[in-house]
Amino acid sequence: MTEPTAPAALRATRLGRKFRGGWALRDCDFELPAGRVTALVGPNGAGKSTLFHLATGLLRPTEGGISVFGAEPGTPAARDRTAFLAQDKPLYPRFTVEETLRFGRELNTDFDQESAERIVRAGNIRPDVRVGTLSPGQCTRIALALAFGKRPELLLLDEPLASLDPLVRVEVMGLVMAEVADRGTTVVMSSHVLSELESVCDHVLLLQHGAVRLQGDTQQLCAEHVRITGRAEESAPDGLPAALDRAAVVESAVTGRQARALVRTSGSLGLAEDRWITETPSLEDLLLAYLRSDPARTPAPGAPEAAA
Ligand SMILES: Nc1ncnc2c1ncn2[C@@H]1O[C@H](COP(=O)(O)OP(=O)(O)OP(=O)(O)O)[C@@H](O)[C@H]1O
Repeated sequence: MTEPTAPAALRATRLGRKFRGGWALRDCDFELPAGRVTALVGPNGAGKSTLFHLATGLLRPTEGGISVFGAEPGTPAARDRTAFLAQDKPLYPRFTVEETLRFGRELNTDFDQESAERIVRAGNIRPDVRVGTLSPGQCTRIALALAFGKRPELLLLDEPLASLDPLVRVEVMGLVMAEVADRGTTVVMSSHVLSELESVCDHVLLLQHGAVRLQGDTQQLCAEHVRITGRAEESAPDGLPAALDRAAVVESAVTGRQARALVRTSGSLGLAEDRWITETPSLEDLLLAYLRSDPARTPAPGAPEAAA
């Protein structure tokens, strides 16, 4: 029996945003499923923060559109269901921690004061200290407490792990997982720490140069790719076997006498098993391969596997 399709938490159609310097996002089509944890990844300047700002109504699209559970970002229908942890964590420095949480409660009728206080207490932050005296990591904790306290259906986290020490990063990931498990919250989280995303994210949206490079269920995407390693073919400039001539090679490299490649495939590549090792890539390996490769030379997922 096929499962009913969950409604999209975020849906973008031909989404574009232009600044004075040019397009930050252009022609973006994607659907982020509800109840899942999506990793939003891409190099610096790829358009991740711009996307968050469009999803929260802080920016308006120049072209196309984006919706939150079917509603226009920034409208009460979308705003009430969304919490956003921005990269620069805009908090009032003169407020104490206690006053900051009270402010959150006053702005949100269903504010979960207990959860917010628990997150603050776990960081050993005194309620009477001014926010302006806290470290960047401690400010992240306060901003997270406000975001979680809102009990949103959609939690947008722009680089929540930046500035956190390793133990707190693990704790934050645990908080996100608990929120998803307990309340079915949809989470979209951007991060450059690819190794830490694999255990929490089950969906991915990879942006590059303002365009969607890769999107989908993480397990499915990994299963649709193969990492091959073997002795480089001397007769081939790229070191790869002739069997891959018409395959969708995402990236390849020759180091000494060894050749490695990441290939998108839906079936067997027909490689000699005694010469080539084939493995399913990890999410980190997959994402790094796409980030390193040239989008213009890599077939888009969904395109025919081999050039005609
Ligand atoms: N307010 C703005 N005015 C002008 N240009 C902007 C503005 N905001 C973003 N940009 C440009 O849009 C592009 C995308 O920026 P954005 O901050 O969305 O990238 P990002 O993927 O979040 O990067 P990072 O990983 O460094 O945070 C960049 O070229 C940036 O300079």
